[in-house]
Amino acid sequence: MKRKLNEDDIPEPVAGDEVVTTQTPSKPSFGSFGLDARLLQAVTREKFSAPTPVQSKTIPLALNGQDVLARAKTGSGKTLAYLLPVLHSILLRKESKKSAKHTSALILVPTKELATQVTATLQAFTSFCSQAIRSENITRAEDDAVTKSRLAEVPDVVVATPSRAHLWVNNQILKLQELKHLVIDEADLVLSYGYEEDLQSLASILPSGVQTIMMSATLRTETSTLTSLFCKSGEPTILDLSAEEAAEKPTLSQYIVRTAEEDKFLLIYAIFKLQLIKGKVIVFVADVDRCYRVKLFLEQFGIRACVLNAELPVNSRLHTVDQFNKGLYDLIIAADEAEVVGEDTPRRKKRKAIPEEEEAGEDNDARHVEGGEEKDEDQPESTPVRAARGNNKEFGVSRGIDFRRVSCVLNFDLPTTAKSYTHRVGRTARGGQMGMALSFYVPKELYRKHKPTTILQCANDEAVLSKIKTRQEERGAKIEEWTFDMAKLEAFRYRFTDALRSVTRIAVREARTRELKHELINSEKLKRHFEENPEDLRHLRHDRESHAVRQQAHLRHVPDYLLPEGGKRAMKKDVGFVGIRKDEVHGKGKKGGRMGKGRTAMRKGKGMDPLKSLNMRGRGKK
Ligand SMILES: Nc1ncnc2c1ncn2[C@@H]1O[C@H](COP(=O)(O)OP(=O)(O)OP(=O)(O)O)[C@@H](O)[C@H]1O
Repeated sequence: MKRKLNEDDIPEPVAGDEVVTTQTPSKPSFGSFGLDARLLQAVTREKFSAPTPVQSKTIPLALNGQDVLARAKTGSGKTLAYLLPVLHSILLRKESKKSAKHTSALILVPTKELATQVTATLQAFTSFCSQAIRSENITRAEDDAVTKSRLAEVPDVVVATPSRAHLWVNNQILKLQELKHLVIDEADLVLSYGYEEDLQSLASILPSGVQTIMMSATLRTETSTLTSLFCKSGEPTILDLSAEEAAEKPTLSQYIVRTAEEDKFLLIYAIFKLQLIKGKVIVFVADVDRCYRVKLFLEQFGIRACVLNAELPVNSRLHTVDQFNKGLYDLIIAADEAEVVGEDTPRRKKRKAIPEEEEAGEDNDARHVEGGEEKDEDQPESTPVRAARGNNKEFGVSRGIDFRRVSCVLNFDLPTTAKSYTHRVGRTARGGQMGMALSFYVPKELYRKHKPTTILQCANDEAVLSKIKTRQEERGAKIEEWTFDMAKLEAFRYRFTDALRSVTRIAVREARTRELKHELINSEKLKRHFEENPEDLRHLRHDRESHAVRQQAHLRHVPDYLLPEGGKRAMKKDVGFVGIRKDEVHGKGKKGGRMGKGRTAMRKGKGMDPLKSLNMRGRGKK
């Protein structure tokens, strides 16, 4: 076995391991792997002309039966890197012997969203061999009797979270005696979600000789735990794609803005109302309340958004992501606190409050909360831990979800770890497309200066940011300051203050309750009705206005007298144009054509300038 270790945090090779060089002389093609023709047909239909680096490295090793542990950047095509060899091996076995039906591959993922996505990819790539390979997702929100009957059919591939897999193995409905492949996607998160007990139980019943493939963009110290649990036949081949990735032309531009707490709202208002960023945007916020605060604030300016958070029913969440990917919405406000907090697990309950210095910015799995459960009258209004409690632990939007053609990830609230940042910004610039990440951070001296908008999470923004910068530099990426002349926005301040004042705590609570109620009804409807009438799904929207605050018609309109001389055009130029230059990023220069053709360019899967392409459908038109 060969291996190359580039990063100091990956375990040292043990004697007997060979080293795989991750530098390839020539680029392989999908055809060169010797994959089953039916799989190649699906690859051709998807118009994937060449394998990505992680696919080029993983597929041959996995076809060779080796255990593989791969770390490659977000959006680099890891799903296919493990699916294609696993599917090929199943097809090969089926051809050679007509044995009894059995489940031969188990794919473990941390969230229901990811399970749905992986299953969809599986189905797309087995569409030319659907008679030969059956797959089932057992994380669906359905009656146990339905899952049981689906498992009774003995699918070849089962997609599950560890807890669901464990449950059905325990019930002796899911039988893994003949398992040949185990895949753990987002492997580090699967561990940090507190699934260890499930994983240990699963590991103990796996037959010998199971091939294990583990993937993540941020595998670090978890590798040894996972390896000792699942790679019983010896050390896996560890693939680290960092060298190739650093040498690639960057597709993600990263910017930060230093801002006061309340000015985040002024900035986001300007960004959307003046269309400083165009295209589809995901705004990440600290917690569920914050989702509704930002939504209600933007709504007053006629800017509509969907929300995604752990308390919404899974059917609605999946539907929102699906519609967003189909281009029905341009703006999602997401809270991904479950990514790092999740439910209280036994392991977490044992955790003590962590000293600030120790926790800030580290890739720990618990979110920093000043003083833990401290109760203080002057306390900022919500803490992520409280907000997440009782939420669905199998939720996550920043991990693995293939949001399509996202122009920009806007970290309205900076995440609390460098790892979380990596995954959040990884929702853009996927599959070779261009993207931008813009992050607001609150410096110490501006923290807790505006009570209505303050949140605990920002206490350590600077420390976290410094960690984020280090991690990004390690990957050869750079984060630049976004030079934004706040003075130019002063004319807007009174309107934004007015709007912000209307978003009271009661309004937020009301909007949250109302949305939850609405989405629960939606979810039930979705479950019962839409299975039979899939067409009707198109009419169900998730970006309704919540009407939890008094609507002020005048706020929706930006009068010209508020704009600097030259109107919006000047605003974009003078105030805060994010400098993604076509010639640099797209390598096209003027010959590349007008970016106004963004939709077409994107449909063709080409790079795009988030600031210049796409119209602002559904977003704050005057
Ligand atoms: N060879 C390829 N050529 C072009 N596009 C590809 C190729 N392989 C995968 N893709 C596309 O790239 C996108 C990202 O793929 P995928 O979701 O597998 O990434 P990932 O590495 O698992 O990301 P994450 O770390 O965020 O989970 C998908 O839309 C997928 O269809």
